[in-house]
Amino acid sequence: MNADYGAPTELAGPLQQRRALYQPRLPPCLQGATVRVEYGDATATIDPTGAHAVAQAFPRTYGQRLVTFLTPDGAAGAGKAVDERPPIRVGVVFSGRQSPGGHNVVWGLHDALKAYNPQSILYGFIGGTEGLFANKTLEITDDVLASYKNQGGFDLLGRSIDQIRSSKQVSAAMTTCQDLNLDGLVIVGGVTSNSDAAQLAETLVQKNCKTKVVGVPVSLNGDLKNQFVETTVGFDTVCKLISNVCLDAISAGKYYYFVRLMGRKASHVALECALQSHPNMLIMGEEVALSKLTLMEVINKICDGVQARAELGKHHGVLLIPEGLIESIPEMYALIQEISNLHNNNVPVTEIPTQLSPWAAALFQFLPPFIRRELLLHQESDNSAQLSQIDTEQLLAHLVEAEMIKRTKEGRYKGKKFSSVCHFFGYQARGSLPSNFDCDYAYVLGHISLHMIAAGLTGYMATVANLKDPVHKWRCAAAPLTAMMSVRRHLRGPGAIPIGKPAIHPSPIDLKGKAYELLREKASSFLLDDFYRTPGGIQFEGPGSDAKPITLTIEDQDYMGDIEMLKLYLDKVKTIVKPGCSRDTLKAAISSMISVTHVLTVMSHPLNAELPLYHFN
Ligand SMILES: O=P(O)(O)OC[C@H]1O[C@](O)(CO)[C@@H](O)[C@@H]1O
Repeated sequence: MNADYGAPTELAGPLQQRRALYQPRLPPCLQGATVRVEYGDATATIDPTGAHAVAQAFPRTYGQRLVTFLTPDGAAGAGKAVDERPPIRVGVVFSGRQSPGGHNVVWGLHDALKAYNPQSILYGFIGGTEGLFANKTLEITDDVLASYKNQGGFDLLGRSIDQIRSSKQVSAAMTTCQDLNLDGLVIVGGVTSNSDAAQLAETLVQKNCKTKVVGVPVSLNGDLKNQFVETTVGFDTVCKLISNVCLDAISAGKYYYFVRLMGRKASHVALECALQSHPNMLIMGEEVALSKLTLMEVINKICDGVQARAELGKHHGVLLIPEGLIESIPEMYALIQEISNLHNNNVPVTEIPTQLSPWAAALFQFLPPFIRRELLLHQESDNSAQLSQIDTEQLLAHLVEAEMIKRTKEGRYKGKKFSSVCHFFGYQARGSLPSNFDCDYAYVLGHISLHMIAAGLTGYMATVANLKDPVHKWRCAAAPLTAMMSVRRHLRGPGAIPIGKPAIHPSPIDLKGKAYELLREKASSFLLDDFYRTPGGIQFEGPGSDAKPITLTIEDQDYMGDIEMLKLYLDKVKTIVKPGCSRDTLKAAISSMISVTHVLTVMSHPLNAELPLYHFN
């Protein structure tokens, strides 16, 4: 056992110490020691054409019913007496990548477990899945938890490879569950970890192992999203960390900041950051893939933006990209696939460039040496490229600069020399202290996990609905992991044929969804007007402390960014229109300043009550 795990962080700074005192909120149904378990409809899968394949792969855990947790019946709402509740033995493992809030899952699980029966035991697996395979545990107690409450990182237990997949791994996990006589195993992670959790649950049922397997959606990427899961723990936190560069850019007016954000298969982090901070450009992987934009088309798009801004005398800007962008560009994807196949065939790294097809070799040679080196790195556990290690923002900045020089020489660009600074806001965001929202959400999910195990559920994920509402309105539930699965398809041939193993796949940005629609509406204003918005870093107290991801709240609520803009521009509104002016006049005045098409939403917002003189007629 590594002596450092679970050791008190004596050097904690004042903010860390204060955060450790924050008590996460619980919805009413979780405030007692027990819950009422209500069973709903049997489930199929979110992918109807893949249902048969999922049912075949998961014969014992497919089709289970949805479950909701409610306040127990009875006057006191107390549920079963403590002597009717046998102690429960649970293990918890950090399987996925670290994400702000993960520690609170353990804390919530521990508190619920001890409230259920103080004799219950919680083991944390040290070093993630490898600790699970090797049965390396740390008993989680109040003392152990003390300095990890509401703290970032996964350092309470650490993590290793996010994989419980090979038969050797599955059998090692089962042996540990049996040796520790576990009633439940809680697996904390994103799409990959929860797919593995489903497989482990199925295997344990088939082998008559009593341990129930429960998944908890923790991933900063925000791509574990479906009709049961509204968002993942950590996403809110990481999206609050980029806005300062916008103000820096506009202050000196000389740099373009190229910012790469986490998000391998989907651009949720980049989209949320854009809606939070209003950078000038956002290039999303989903858009590029849909339009099949080539690398040079992406570069030209950025250069056109730079040029349009230069015509307004602006030589600064902020551009956001997700780390997965590079894989969304068709020719880059094909190149990465070729490299991946060569890796899978154990071709030595030094020989890969010589074994590429002629067109791939040509593209590879065209790329700057640092990108070539990064593309050749060994793959992730899911066989994808190590996107966090590929400096796509530097590749874009490099090619944009070359194109701007070319345009200057050809007389097509007359602005100042293009100058860029690149950032990857990945790991630093990932290690942040979690926001209040992530602290609460994770703590609640930890509680739900215990009640799932107590109810004997296996192959389920802990879920919370109504997250956009205050905590007392959150609805606690559990959904079968198989219900979230789909099967990858061949796009060739007559009709799509399901292939491959069913899994929970990352959900891309919905290009027909409200969040994306909002971004499209604002794109030209963002590009040219520099309406940078500063949500600030994470705030634990005061006005920003309960702010939630815009992409989470947008489905049913007004877009607060516009309200804030309207507030900012109120003085200007007063110079343009007179009190009591008509609705159309006010609308035109606001439109002229904030260039939004959904001004009516702004005007019908309760903020109008704060502007009595400007109520429209
Ligand atoms: O810590 P590692 O192994 O570099 O992992 C990086 C990856 O993990 C994530 O942060 C979370 O899945 C990805 O966005 C990123 O590509």
